Amino acid sequence: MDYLQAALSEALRLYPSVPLDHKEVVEDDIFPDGTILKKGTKVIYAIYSMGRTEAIWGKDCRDYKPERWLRSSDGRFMSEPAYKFTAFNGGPRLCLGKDFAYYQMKFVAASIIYRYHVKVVEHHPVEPKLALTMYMKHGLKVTLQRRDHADRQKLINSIGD
Ligand code: HEM
Repeated sequence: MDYLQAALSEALRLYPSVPLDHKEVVEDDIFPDGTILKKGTKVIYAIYSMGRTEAIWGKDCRDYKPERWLRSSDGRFMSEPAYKFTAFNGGPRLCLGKDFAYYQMKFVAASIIYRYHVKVVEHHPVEPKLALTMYMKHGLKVTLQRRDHADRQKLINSIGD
C-alpha cells in the first residue's frame, strides 16, 4: 500500500485534479520574497506548474518516479509538506476530503489490479485537458485480461514481499 500511495501521489504531482487555484487577499500583506499584496488582489497559483518545477522537485521533476515518495531505508511512504505538494491546497483550507480521496483511489486501483492485468494500448495519446478540473483529452485506452484464481492468489501472497 505504501507503493500505491506513492504512485497515486506522483500521478497527482504531475497531473493534479485541480490544475489552477485562486485566492483573494483579505488584508494588505507581503510575500516572503517581498511581493506586496494589496487587499482585494486576486492571486492565482498554478498547481500543475508547481508539480513540474525543478527548484521544488529537483532535476528529475518531469519524470514519473513513485520512489521519490518512499524512504530509501525501509520503503515506507513519506508525505511532503502541503505547501510543496499543493494538489490538495494547503493551510486552513486544505482539502477536507484528502484522506477519503486516497482511500477511494486505493480501493478502486486495488480492486481492478486484483481482478485484471491492465495494459495501456500502445501509442494511445495521453494528453491532459485543462479545465476547472483536469481530464484526459482522449481518455485512457487499456486492455484488461482477467486474472484466474491461481494468479489472484499469487498476487495476495506477494503483498508484503
Ligand atoms: C484526488 C482527489 C481530490 C483532489 C485533488 C482535491 C483537491 C482539492 C483542492 C485543491 C481544494 C482547494 C480548493 C480551494 O482552494 O478552494 C479542495 C477543497 C476541498 N475538497 Fe477536495 N480534492 C479531492 C477530493 C475530495 C473529496 C473526495 C472530497 C469529499 C469527500 C473533497 C472535499 C473538499 C472540500 C469540502 C474542500 C473545501 C475545503 C475548504 O475550503 O475548507 N475533496 N480539494
